[in-house]
Amino acid sequence: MKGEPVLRVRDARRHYVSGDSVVRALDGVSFEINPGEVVGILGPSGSGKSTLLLIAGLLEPPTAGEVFIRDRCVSSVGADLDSLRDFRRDNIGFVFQKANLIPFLSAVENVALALEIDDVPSRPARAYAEHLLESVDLAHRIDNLPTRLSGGEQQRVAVARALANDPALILADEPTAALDSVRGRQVIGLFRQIADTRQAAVAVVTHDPRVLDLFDRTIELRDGRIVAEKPLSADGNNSLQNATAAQDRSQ
Ligand SMILES: Nc1ncnc2c1ncn2[C@@H]1O[C@H](COP(=O)(O)OP(=O)(O)OP(=O)(O)O)[C@@H](O)[C@H]1O
Repeated sequence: MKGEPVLRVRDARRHYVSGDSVVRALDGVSFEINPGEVVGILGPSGSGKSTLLLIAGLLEPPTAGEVFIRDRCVSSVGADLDSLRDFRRDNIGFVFQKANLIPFLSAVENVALALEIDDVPSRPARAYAEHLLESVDLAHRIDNLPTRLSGGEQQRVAVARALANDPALILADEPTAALDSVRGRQVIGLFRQIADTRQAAVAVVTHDPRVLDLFDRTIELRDGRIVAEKPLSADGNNSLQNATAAQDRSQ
């Protein structure tokens, strides 16, 4: 089911001045993500993927262009992003390469904290945090400290934490980079499930060829521009997977 786009980025540019030169980290990028879609953002190192997530996540303003969330223009040149802190917390969930859990809090306390920061009283916060951890198959680990969880389990706690405020948009920067193939696919599978059940829009920056078949679409960046945008082909593959397979065969 498709509705209004959750995220719409229009002609976004982000230029950094460094001495006499200008780095065009993003150089005119436009795309949309619809409810229920999981989109992979690909591209070589330095192509602008993380910059795009920072701009879409309202953590940096663009040098030019606009970001719309559910048809509201929320960021453009010179936007006061500090004033969007509550909007960001209510609408966007972030997941990074490292889970960044608070080490002295248990899994359930880490997730509940995200709700308590939003003024949910501690008892219902804990109950909902338990529910979220159950939904990522961690019911048996809720009282464990992060050091007693595997890397994949920690990342699933981070996903549960990102879901705490029921965000319409989830942005993930290389969430599977530190995981083995099975756990990496589980994490993207979880995004897939969240997109299906909550109609969330999900963007995942990745270099990981093992998870590409789980995306509805991929956007490939190079030098700050979109150079390819692909739905998956009928055989479930896309060109990067094919290229990786060809490389594997030649070794
Ligand atoms: N704060 C900054 N100041 C100056 N240049 C920056 C800044 N942030 C990013 N850049 C430059 O912008 C370009 C895009 O960087 P970005 O981190 O978005 O790339 P990326 O595709 O995420 O790379 P990687 O895959 O290595 O993480 C790079 O040339 C980078 O050096």
